[in-house]
Amino acid sequence: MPSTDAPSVTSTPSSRTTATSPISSGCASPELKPVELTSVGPNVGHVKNVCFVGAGFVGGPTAAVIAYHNPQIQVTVVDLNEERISAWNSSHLPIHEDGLLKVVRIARDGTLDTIFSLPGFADCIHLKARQPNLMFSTAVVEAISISDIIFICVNTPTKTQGLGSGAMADISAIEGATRSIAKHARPGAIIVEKSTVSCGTARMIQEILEYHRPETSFEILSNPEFLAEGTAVQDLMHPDRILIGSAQTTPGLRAASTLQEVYAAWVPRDRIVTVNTFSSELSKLVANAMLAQRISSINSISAICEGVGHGADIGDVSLATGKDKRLGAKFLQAGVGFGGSCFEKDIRNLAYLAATLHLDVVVSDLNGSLRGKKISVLGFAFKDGTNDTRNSIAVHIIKDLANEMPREIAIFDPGCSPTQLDRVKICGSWRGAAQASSAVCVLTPWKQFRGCRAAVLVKSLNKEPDVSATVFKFVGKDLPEMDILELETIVRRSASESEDPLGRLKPLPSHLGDVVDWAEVAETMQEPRWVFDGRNVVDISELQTLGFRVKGIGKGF
Ligand SMILES: NC(=O)C1=CN([C@@H]2O[C@H](COP(=O)(O)OP(=O)(O)OC[C@H]3O[C@@H](n4cnc5c(N)ncnc54)[C@H](O)[C@@H]3O)[C@@H](O)[C@H]2O)C=CC1
Ligand SMILES: O=C(O)[C@H]1O[C@H](OP(=O)(O)OP(=O)(O)OC[C@H]2O[C@@H](n3ccc(=O)[nH]c3=O)[C@H](O)[C@@H]2O)[C@H](O)[C@@H](O)[C@@H]1O
Repeated sequence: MPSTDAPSVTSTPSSRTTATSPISSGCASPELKPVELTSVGPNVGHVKNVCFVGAGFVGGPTAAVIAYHNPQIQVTVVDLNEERISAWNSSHLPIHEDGLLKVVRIARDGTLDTIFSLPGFADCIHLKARQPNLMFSTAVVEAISISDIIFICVNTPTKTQGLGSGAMADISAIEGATRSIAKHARPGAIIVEKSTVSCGTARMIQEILEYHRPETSFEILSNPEFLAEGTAVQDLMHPDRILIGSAQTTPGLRAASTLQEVYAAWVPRDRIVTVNTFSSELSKLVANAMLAQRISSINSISAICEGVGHGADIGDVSLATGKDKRLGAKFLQAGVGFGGSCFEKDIRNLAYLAATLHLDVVVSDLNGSLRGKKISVLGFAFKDGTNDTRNSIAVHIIKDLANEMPREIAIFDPGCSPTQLDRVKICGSWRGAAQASSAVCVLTPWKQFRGCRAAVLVKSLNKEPDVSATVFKFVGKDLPEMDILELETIVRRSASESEDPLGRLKPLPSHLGDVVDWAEVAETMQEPRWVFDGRNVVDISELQTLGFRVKGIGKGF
């Protein structure tokens, strides 16, 4: 079983204790790092009271770890369930997680002033006593009313009746908790949605708050939890990431900074990811869906192993597949299926969200018809750097576009040679493709499609690579290609992602090196000048400035 980082307080036979001494100011985490918060407001550093609504699998352990690492903050966990709360106040916690009791005991009960010596060391080590800073209670209203940050950690099971039954998350417990918060939270309190919810729930919380407290504005943050049961303390102590979603306004960013500071007591700064509220809510569902997808995939492979008879072993297949760093070894353990309280409900929730959004292809942006219009397609190969068009997604999309009977579809790909097809013209340059078209679809992520501004940036970086003393050893020698590769790697670190950081390559034939000049494209295109960027290649704001309407993939704004 994994161990935790909770420090030992009575570690040697020679230890002795006193029961006095003020609260210890330092925290014992080995990962404690100073964090420079790019603060956007004055709130940072003023968190005194925090409360967790919901003392379940998430609320209890998360509150305990936050309290453990932030001895200066009073953390109260409240629940309507008296039995659960009294268990949290006992030595038989309601949740069994490795290392949890120790963390709870340190934060809930405090520690003794301890002095001890280690064999071979002359000096004694003094661990100052810690005052309790973790409380479990049923006094929901009292805890809410004094808190600077309120975490909502209540249950969100799948609905079993009515609209969305069997798919949609039942957020009645969130609504109940929010109503209590709306009535009793102090002005300025930050509300944190930790429960797993569907996209837009933070907005609903906001609306409930506005209804009950129209005169007060509250910031709502999304801060989903990624711990797994069985390794909860380990996961909380060493999270892969802490995700904080906020409104992208000054008060929203300030609230995110405040919460960031709480986690920064033990989580390295580069693991705290801040995004907007919707992205955060959606990321949680997506993470669970992807993990479950891996298990489903490996489970179906295990059926193949059984089918092919002697010799194929799913354990070997998992091991060999997981060695690929792009895939990784985790969540490739085949079995009879996944269980637990989360995967199924969160996948259903995500599927429900997708179904209710009616995600259709966007011919609608050209008034629902392509008749009489010219459509440009930049990219035909299945990926950049190749002329391979086998099963290229562009082929399918162009077929769909052709069914809409446009006047012409003009395709340009720097890797493919020009040919003429029925109503589809393969052009030798981006200029010919874009001329007089109503919309440009970018379907292959060639660097040339990024536009001149990006190309200029790469070139200027190439001119001044930061080649310091490390390259001295290469000077004055006839270098073999392996050394040149090494040199390129060193230089590339300071020269962005250029394929030719040393500038060794002879220029490519002009059509391959020709970078799309979007300003020129804007002049030659027709209204409404749509750019559908299917590869997130272009600089959206640059193109918008040039008068294009731009849609990227997966950008909900
Ligand atoms: N269990 C897990 O491993 C993980 C769960 N999550 C998510 O976290 C959320 C909570 O999950 P669990 O902790 O497992 O649920 P849980 O059912 O163990 O705990 C929820 C607690 O909230 C309490 N509660 C409900 N309404 C309340 C109210 N108005 N005031 C005070 N207390 C109230 C309930 O009495 C219950 O004790 C869910 O959205 C879940 O999807 C996220 C990551 C991991
Ligand atoms: O949102 C949640 O509630 C949590 O859901 C899962 O955590 P959990 O369900 O507690 O436990 P897992 O370790 O993910 O196991 C879930 C199920 O998948 C199965 N599993 C897991 C891994 C694997 O390789 N194979 C496999 O069959 C397990 O046996 C179990 O039945 C996720 O792992 C957490 O990151 C997430 O926070």
